[in-house]
Amino acid sequence: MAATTPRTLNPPLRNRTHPKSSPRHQNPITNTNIKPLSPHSAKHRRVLPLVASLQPNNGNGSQGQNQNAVELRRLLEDFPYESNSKDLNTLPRPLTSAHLSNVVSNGSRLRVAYQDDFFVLNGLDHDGEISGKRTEAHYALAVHIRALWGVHGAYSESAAEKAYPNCEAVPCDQFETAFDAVERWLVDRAVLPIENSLGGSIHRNYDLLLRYSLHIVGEVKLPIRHCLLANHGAKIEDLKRVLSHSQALAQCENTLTKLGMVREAVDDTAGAAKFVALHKLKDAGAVASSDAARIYGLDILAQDIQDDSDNVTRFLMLAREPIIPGTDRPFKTSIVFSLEEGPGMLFKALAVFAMREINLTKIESRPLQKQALRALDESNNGFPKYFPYLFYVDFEASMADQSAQNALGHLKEMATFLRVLGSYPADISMA
Ligand SMILES: O=C(O)C(=O)C[C@]1(C(=O)O)C=C[C@@H](O)C=C1
Repeated sequence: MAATTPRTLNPPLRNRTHPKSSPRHQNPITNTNIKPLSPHSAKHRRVLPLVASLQPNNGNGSQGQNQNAVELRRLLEDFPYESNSKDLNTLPRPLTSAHLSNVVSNGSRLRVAYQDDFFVLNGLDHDGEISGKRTEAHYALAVHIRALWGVHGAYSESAAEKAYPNCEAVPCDQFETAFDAVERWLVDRAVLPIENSLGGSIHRNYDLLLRYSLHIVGEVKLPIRHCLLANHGAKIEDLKRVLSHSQALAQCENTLTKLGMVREAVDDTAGAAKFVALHKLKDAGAVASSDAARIYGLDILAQDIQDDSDNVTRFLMLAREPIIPGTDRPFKTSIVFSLEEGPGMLFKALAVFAMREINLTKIESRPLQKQALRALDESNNGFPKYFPYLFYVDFEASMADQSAQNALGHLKEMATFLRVLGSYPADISMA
């Protein structure tokens, strides 16, 4: 069986170091720092509504708002994530934690973050081949490649656009960056994968749901149809290895095993396609979408290579504020709780739903992370300091339903910790 080479999703160069500063503590930035945007650039088109609202004389008159506006304008100069320009000063790159200063998004289009990591490679030699051990220099090179080309065409981007048509989709280098971006008002929403019908749960996002105080305001299900991509002229038999997101590789396990290809896990499918194209690799392919093939000029050698044709990823829509739960359409509610140790505790906890005929659609147990524990301690909410497992449950009811409220009231009597992550309209498009 071909081997999978796991790679880290967390490059050490991008540690989360952003103190919670307020705009008034930031050095003022003058208008002379602001370079005009070319009216023809893609960036200009994408950010026009935002920039228009940032003009110093737009009538709002408030110094604080102007300062925020200038700060946001500076950010856009530093952070041309939507540019298609080849100009080195306006190269597209994803949002990283370093961009997350405390600025307010006051653009008219909804800004939606999704994870679209620059790929972290084990190593790059001078020909751009992946090899050897990862070093700081390799990271720097990977960052540079990312900065040069930017990455679009990830499934998460399609999900963000499905969830919020006409939104301004903002790529973020890690899941956590997307959570941070919403929390710090840099974007309005995040759309992140939570589970896949073949690969199972995206555990990292379960953990982040607890660590951050964002609310689930919706879900969107996206059919995932993987293709095997390669450069022009390369045939399937030429390919020795294949690059992709670990979830995507797992979803194509049978096909890739049959083909005997070595799997190389990178941080997103589109990044894999871009890497193969950029380095004109002849012996390596990428598992990615047909959109990625079009964007990066790769050939599609095989279509629908996932192990099951019904391959669906469920994404969560996250916001700073919860939505008001309704009863006018099918709603789902997501909760997380912990229990005392003891026989039958989980059985009793889940019985609160069964006895009210409330259907559970998902249950996930996660060992408690130290960071989550810290978050709970910081909020000083009196929850017990040690408990081994957290249970994440989705059920088919709205928090506006009396039965759901009764069930949660009942659960609270036996839970050592309980939080409602969100009550939101169910995506029944693929039911
Ligand atoms: O790499 C991408 O294109 C992603 O959007 C990530 C991701 C995931 O995290 O599961 C999203 C959907 C697919 O299941 C495969 C990969």
